[in-house]
Amino acid sequence: MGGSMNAISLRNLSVSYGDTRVVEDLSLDIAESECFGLVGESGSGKSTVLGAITGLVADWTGDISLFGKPRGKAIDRSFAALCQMVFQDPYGSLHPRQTVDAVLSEPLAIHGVGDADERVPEMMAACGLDPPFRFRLPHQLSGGQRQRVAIARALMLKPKILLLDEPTSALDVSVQAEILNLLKRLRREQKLTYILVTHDLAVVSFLCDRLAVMRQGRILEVTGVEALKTNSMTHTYSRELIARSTTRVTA
Ligand SMILES: Nc1ncnc2c1ncn2[C@@H]1O[C@H](COP(=O)(O)OP(=O)(O)OP(=O)(O)O)[C@@H](O)[C@H]1O
Repeated sequence: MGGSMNAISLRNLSVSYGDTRVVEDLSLDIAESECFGLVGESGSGKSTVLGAITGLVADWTGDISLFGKPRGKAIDRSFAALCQMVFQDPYGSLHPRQTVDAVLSEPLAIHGVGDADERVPEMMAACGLDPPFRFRLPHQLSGGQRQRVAIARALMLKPKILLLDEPTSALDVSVQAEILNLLKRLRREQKLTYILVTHDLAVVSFLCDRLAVMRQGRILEVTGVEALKTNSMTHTYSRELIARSTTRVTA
């Protein structure tokens, strides 16, 4: 790998809420253009890792570097332009009185990027939203369309990294596949690096190159996605996690 730069590098990351440490001495390198899955049972600290990277969770120690640049405690604008997050519930993350146009224009206005008239339709098209949706409100959209809007919003500043926290878990099964295909295509077209947090191992199998199994705030093992597909992970705990997964992992 000599010379190639990691998109995301975490070194000895520990994160606490008050007196409770929930992520413990975690180190991880994620290559540019890689899709990396974080799996583990509820409460193992997956979302907290994403929160520390994006600055939603403030109390962390260690080192968080993006493309070789260590991030300070405060999130600055250049960081926001580089790394964005997509959440599970697009309804909760969209303002009920903001049209799609307003939602997508906002990041441009905040960052002083002036070409909204061009960029909004362009990103809507890239995310599979037809032009008439531009002036609709969130409640006038389906769940899948809302998640497309949330993904388009995250991409407005042309970030290089997308952190995806259960991006399809709130959606109907029939819509999940559409959004997964969209994420796969966008990753290729926009050369994005993903960290994907999910309970759904079939999603990891579909999208990810590698994954880490987390347990009680630590990484138990990191493997290629083949080990997930062939159920040949090293630790018994990981194999049991796969066995308990409600959805079937298909190759
Ligand atoms: N804002 C918070 N304040 C206090 N404790 C929190 C907060 N958010 C999460 N925790 C605790 O931190 C631990 C890790 O939570 P986290 O959400 O990161 O786990 P997770 O693996 O993402 O779980 P899930 O799959 O259920 O989302 C849990 O014990 C949780 O209760």
